[in-house]
Amino acid sequence: MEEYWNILIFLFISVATLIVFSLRSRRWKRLPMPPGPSGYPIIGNMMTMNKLTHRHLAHLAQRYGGLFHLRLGLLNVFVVSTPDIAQQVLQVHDKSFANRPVGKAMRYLSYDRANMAFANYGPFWRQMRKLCVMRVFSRKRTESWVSVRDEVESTVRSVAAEAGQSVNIGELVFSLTMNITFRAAFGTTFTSNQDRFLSILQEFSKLFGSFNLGDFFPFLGWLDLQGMDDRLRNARRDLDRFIDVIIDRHINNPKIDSNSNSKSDAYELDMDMVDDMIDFLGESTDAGDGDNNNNLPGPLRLTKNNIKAIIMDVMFGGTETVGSTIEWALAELIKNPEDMRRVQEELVNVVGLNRKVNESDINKLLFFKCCVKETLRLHPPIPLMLHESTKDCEVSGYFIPAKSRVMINAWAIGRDKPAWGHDADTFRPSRFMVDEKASGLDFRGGFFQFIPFGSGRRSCPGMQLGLYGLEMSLSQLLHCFTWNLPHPMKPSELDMGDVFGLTAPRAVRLVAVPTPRLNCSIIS
Ligand code: HEM
Repeated sequence: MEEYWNILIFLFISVATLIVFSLRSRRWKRLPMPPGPSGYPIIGNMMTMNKLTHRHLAHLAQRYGGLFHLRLGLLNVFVVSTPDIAQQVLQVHDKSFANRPVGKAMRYLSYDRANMAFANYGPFWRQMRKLCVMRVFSRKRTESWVSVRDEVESTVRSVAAEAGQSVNIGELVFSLTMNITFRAAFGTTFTSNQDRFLSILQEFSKLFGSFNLGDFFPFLGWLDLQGMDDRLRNARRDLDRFIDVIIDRHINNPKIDSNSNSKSDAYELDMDMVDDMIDFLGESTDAGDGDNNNNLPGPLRLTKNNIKAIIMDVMFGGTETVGSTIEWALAELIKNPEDMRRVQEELVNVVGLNRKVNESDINKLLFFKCCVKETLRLHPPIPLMLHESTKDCEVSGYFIPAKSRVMINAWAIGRDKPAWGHDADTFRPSRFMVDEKASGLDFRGGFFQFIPFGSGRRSCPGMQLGLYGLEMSLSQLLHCFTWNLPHPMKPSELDMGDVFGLTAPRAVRLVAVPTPRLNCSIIS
């Protein structure tokens, strides 16, 4: 009986696929599709799906070029691996590639795209982005920046307490960045519930990465062959239970100065991201932009679902990205003792050994800044940026149909030999000081060989906050301690492999032994 059903499903998929492709192919005759590895009938390249990491895609690009094509079921996937094609997609045709592809899990867990990261490009997304850039992630919102400074201080104290012993840097910095984002989002009152929230995030992360047949054969979307529906419902219910309480407490205890009935400076200091967003709570065009709710008549009004979904953007966008960069930077510097010596010497010259690093020191730490750039070039925390074409489009003489998935391989682009030279795979921070091609590059996305924060409309809105957390944490860890590998490991033996998921952290956590190096007390 089961066999009978399998055959029936297979026949159904085959016929539907052939119909869809024969209808589409009429339009495709005008321009060629980019080259790519050949696949099987109907399923295309789905058999190699578990291999589609940034590394394997970079390898395929060497054979098929800077723009190549894969087919996963009914889904067309285009992979961009060179700076010039990235410029075509993110600048020349940016509007045509400004959507995000969203599978079943992402759609459901984001309350039907009620967030910014998955919203389709349009008025709803524009207003959300404005709100986040101007207020929620803004430089003016003091609590986020205070939370960075406080949490870095407390991490330095805990490292000092373990001086001379092996410290798991991966775990240390993940909990540092988690604390920073958690506190910036919810304020100080809720910190005791962090473990519960962490397990909710972990389940979300697993569901985002899980395979769902309906994402590749949309007409099979109603089938729940993998039994995903229950897990999705439970995960979102857990998040609702957790954040609804926090939002309600914020609504019932607004941070208003009771004397003046308005927000005083002191109260502003204490404002967290939820406080910022509840100002916009109201009867609204419900939550998500879905696929069609994209014509907002008036100013932005948010629902609780929008607030929850944006908080998840912050948690996913701002925690592992910053944490993995700190860990990679320390690993690269430990592996390259000459660069470590130079960056620590600069810290001595600019800051001195009698105090810790201040915010105002950072811009004077020129070589340190090159180390940050070089780390983000070699290890972009989001190695594959996912976009979706909004309409049929031509790129470099090839046809890209509407609703195609476009992956921009920032990892491959950061190691592109024509752009970075023969030592593109080598950690050499000084290239950002001395090399003609690299010395003027910044993070803003105008140089397509260097796009760790993306470029154009969908580029990272949390860049300032992310860089602040990254630079403050890394500079303090480098200034306050010397770092050695546990005996008898040599720097040359350090494993530099990564794993692929939503981000690309180290495959093996970095473990190192700190020794305090300041003349003053670190504990103060
Ligand atoms: C080292 C730190 C970070 C890096 C390298 C980074 C990188 C990126 C990249 C590459 C993208 C996608 C760009 C594209 O698809 O074209 C992105 C999007 C995004 N990032 Fe970041 N990010 C960082 C920190 C943060 C922080 C701290 C936040 C929040 C406070 C954040 C929030 C977001 C959001 C919401 C989006 C989606 C924007 C949209 O779709 O319109 N990121 N980030």
